[in-house]
Amino acid sequence: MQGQSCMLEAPRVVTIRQGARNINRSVQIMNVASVPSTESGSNTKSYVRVGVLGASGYTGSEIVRLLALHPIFQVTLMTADRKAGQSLSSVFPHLLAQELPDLIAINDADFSKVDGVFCCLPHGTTQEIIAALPTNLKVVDLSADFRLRDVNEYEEWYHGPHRAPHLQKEAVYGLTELRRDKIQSARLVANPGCYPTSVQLPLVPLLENQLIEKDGIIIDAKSGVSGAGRSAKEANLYTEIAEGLHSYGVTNHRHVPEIEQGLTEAAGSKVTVSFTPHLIPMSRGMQSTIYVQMKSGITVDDLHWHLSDRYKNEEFVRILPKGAVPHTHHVRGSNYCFVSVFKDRIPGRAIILSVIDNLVKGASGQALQNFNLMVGVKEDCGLLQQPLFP
Ligand SMILES: NC(=O)C1=CN([C@@H]2O[C@H](COP(=O)(O)OP(=O)(O)OC[C@H]3O[C@@H](n4cnc5c(N)ncnc54)[C@H](OP(=O)(O)O)[C@@H]3O)[C@@H](O)[C@H]2O)C=CC1
Ligand SMILES: CC(=O)N[C@@H](CCC(=O)OP(=O)(O)O)C(=O)O
Repeated sequence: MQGQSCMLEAPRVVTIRQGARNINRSVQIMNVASVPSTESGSNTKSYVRVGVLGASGYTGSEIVRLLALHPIFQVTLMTADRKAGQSLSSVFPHLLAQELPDLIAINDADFSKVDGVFCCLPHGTTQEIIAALPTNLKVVDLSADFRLRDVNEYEEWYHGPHRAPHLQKEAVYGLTELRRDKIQSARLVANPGCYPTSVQLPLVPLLENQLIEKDGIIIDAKSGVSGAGRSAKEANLYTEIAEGLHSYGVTNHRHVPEIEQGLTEAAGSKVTVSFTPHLIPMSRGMQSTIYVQMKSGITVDDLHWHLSDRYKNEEFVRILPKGAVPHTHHVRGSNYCFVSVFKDRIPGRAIILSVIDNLVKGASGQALQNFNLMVGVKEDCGLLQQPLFP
């Protein structure tokens, strides 16, 4: 996949309407025969109409930002709660350049006018909203509502009843590089959490290949504050965050069952992890520092070789050269995950560093990667922006 554009073989020219403008692009859409014509009698059609539920939040607006460069998807519906009735550019002036519909309340949305939705709503509120959507829509849900296969586990960790358990069975967990086949044919994708993305990308291949012990995995993770969303919270005030650092969710963060679910599947038997997240004074970015015990006879070079081999054809997961230290700035604003592996001073142990942008590979970028797959366009469409450094 590396270095390829959105264009597939045997392209055809379609005219894509973006706001008031028609733009000719050479594209091939493989899987969208059911997309209805939106301009009868004209020679223009063949874009996919997408809705963004929760566009006035951080992940919703990040999807709109990424879609500005997407050749096939056009935002035709955006919803908000408190901000309903406003234009998106009045909420987020950095998105002024795009021509977009106004934000409306979900209850006023006409879902016959979209082909798919990104659901960027708080977990807990999402289940009933997705359950009420027309079943022909493709849905990528960024909340945690459909990530855990066991409904009882969801109810335990999220402290409430699940209101759409039938959809829990249908939902495909959307860790793109590791579940591509299932995502391609899914109608509903549960986009992974940011911490679980940064942890599972390096650990799943190592557990699957029995290179590391499943016991004693320690994850020390740090996130920028945008991970907590845009709504005002006392704990996220500048005065609480700046010039300091603190852990939270010690021993009981709700990403524990999500991480353990993925690692258990990879290892073939129950994995229990130590996971401690921290909030650090930056807006976006995340690092997971992971301490693992290697299997007897396995070296750090083996881990490095296997990860490099597993991801050698992947655009967005990069295993760094030995000794290189990733920085959140290396992935800022991009869909990349940078991983490096070090030999620990304690014999037999290794240290794995994994960095992502929580809003892109940890949320909206991976959501777009999944939606591309579900619709049948090239997976990296709209996602090849290079990181913003520093
Ligand atoms: N931030 C991150 O890094 C990540 C977030 N996620 C998940 O993505 C989802 C969205 O997160 P994020 O964008 O950060 O959250 P924000 O708080 O920034 O945005 C939430 C959005 O949902 C809308 N909303 C809130 N309550 C309701 C409601 N009852 N009915 C309808 N709309 C509502 C808000 O509208 P308004 O502002 O108008 O009130 C806003 O548009 C969450 O489930 C989160 O867990 C996943 C991975 C990473
Ligand atoms: C800094 C911060 O508060 N981060 C969020 C995680 C955001 C995310 O990826 O996850 P969800 O989709 O599961 O909400 C938290 O710790 O709850």
